[in-house]
Amino acid sequence: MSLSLLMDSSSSTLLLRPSMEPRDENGVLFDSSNLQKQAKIPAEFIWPCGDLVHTQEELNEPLIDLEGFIKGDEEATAHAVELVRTACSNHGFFQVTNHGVDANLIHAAYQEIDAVFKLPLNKKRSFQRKPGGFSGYSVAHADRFSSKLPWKETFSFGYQGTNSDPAVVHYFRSTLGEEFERTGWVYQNYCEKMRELSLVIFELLAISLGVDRFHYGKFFEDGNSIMRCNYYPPCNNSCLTLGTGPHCDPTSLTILHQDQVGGLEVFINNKWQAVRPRQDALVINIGDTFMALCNGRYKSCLHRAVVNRERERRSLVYFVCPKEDKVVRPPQDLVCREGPRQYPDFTWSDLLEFTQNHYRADVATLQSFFRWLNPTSNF
Ligand SMILES: C=C1C[C@]23C[C@H]1CC[C@H]2[C@]1(C)CCC[C@@](C)(C(=O)O)[C@H]1[C@@H]3C(=O)O
Ligand SMILES: O=C(O)CCC(=O)C(=O)O
Ligand SMILES: [Fe+2]
Repeated sequence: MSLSLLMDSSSSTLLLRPSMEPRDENGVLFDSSNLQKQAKIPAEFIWPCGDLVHTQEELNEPLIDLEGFIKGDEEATAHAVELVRTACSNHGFFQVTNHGVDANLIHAAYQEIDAVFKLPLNKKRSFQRKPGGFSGYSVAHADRFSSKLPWKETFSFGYQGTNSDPAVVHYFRSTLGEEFERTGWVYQNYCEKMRELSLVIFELLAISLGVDRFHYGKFFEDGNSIMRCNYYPPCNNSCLTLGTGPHCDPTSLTILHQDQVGGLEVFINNKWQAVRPRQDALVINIGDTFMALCNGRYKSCLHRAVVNRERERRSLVYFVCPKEDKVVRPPQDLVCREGPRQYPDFTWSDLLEFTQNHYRADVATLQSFFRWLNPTSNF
């Protein structure tokens, strides 16, 4: 196997060799449609046994109806706040319904991105992720890692929030071609809805933490978030590989929609538990950066995505991130009440740089990041 890649499997250190490209044993660039046809998957996709433990259990995360809170109903707000507080103190995962994102928009987002993943490999390679960047197409992250490759294709791009300039539309037009203008508009609208929803969730989080209800909304208002579309092909050896390996999101807040196939699992109480797919719900989880912003009160929890033999799976993931150079630190009143500080100050730009160039996000991203940032500090 002459995969020309890139990750030292003994540690999580990336060995980036940007000029090299992912190839199979015939020297052909990785093409997931070919991989699907093979009886045996290449060794680079095989994960250690410990990561492959199968589960039948379902997570009993709360399903929070946002309608009453959005309308300003006091009783509904108190109920939603309580559910958020309990879920986030324990594991950081919950689902929301009546979230204000139109089901037709979610449907359109899947349809439009299917067309992107179905493009010929050569075309997809023309908008492949550039070394060190996060936007663009990636197949198995094979340009970044040499082992434990994820069984997925991804397409990611940034979203900077409300300005009159539809930057997502420009991104699609300029990277994929004019014929993808409509796809660009669907994702422009999708991201705008995600941004609006993130403000609702930040308000709930703030109330539940007893800080000014607009504190986090203000912190993230000029943020640069990341939209990622995941396509997980069926896999003949699905019990040997993973679609997305075990990790905590290094980002702040994740808003995820998974299709009806299912595959998202969370590690809670020492076991993997499946998050049941619900067409009408969005999965919300706390990321490492928000955990730092609330001084560790709320948890960023280990999760993964499994694949299966029969069915392709898709998920749409919106990662809320602050503006790059903003200092990530918890509000003073929270620290005064519940101190001491659990984490040092940092910027999202440093953590993003760490995860894109030096470290493959996993369960220990934050601790490893602090050591990298300041080797002498004992945080
Ligand atoms: C900042 C990010 C890095 C990853 C994309 C976003 C948020 C989640 C991270 C990721 C999904 C965690 C698992 C490993 C990873 C490499 C992946 O499988 O995609 C991570 C993303 C990445 O570095 O591209
Ligand atoms: O596809 C999924 O369900 C999970 C993906 C995920 O955890 C991620 O992209 O960070
Ligand atoms: Fe994740």
